[in-house]
Amino acid sequence: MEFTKMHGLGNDYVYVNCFRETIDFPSEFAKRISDRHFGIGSDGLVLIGPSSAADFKMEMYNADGSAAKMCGNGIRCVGKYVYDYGLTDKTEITVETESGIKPLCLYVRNQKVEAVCVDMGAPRYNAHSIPILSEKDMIIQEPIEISGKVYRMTGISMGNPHAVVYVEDVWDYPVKAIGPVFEMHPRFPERINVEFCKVIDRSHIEMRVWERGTGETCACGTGACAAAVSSVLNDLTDEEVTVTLLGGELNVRWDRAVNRVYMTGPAARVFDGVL
Ligand SMILES: N[C@H](CCC[C@H](N)C(=O)O)C(=O)O
Repeated sequence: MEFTKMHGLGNDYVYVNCFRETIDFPSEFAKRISDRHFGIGSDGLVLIGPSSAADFKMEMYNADGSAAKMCGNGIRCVGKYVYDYGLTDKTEITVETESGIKPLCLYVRNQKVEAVCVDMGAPRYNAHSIPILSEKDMIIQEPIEISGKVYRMTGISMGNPHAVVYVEDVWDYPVKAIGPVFEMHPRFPERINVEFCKVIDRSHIEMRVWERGTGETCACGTGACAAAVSSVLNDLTDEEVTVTLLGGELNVRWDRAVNRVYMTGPAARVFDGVL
């Protein structure tokens, strides 16, 4: 079976062209190939296949085999794959996902896609995160008790669930200790992706992420979008921000006039392989 290893800012997945391959048990397969010692090594698995409603279809599975409804870094790499490997010559395509059809704009240089802008659609936020204005020196957010300490979070869905938490120092934060407790908290029956963010100014956020089903990753596209939407809702940033993650930078713009979030960033191919 042929596969391609790709990443978006270090958020790496194994990509399989399901126009040519068949994966009978994708959840088990995702767990096996994601193992960084006994498998290929990745944050999960992305299947690219035909769609009756869009140009292509994307399915995504976390490293623990759980299915995710959307993957921002992954869908940019899908755009790169289908163009670079000749499945399309269009630079405006649509990709069907479990959280709806996403339009992509492919930025090409020397016949290869270097970056992609994804229309991620409308953000959704739970009742606890009704749009609220920050009061002076105070952000009103939903309290949640984690390991005996009360945190405040803003819950945002980008087709997959995210909890956005603001911290003093992102790079020094105990993400691997706090992340899994958030992920498994009874408040989140489907588990949660959690972003630990620091707002630098009204157009710049720093962020690390603990991903549901995978753990800390170098980047999370849907997480960056959730952090941007949360920061606008909490009146901490303007509608367009640069999000700095471990693996690099994404541009996120929430166009509230049309209520759509646009994410732009790179997509990279590492190697082709055969299992
Ligand atoms: N890394 C992905 C998100 C995966 C989300 C997955 N962990 C889940 O929702 O279960 C991204 O770039 O958006």
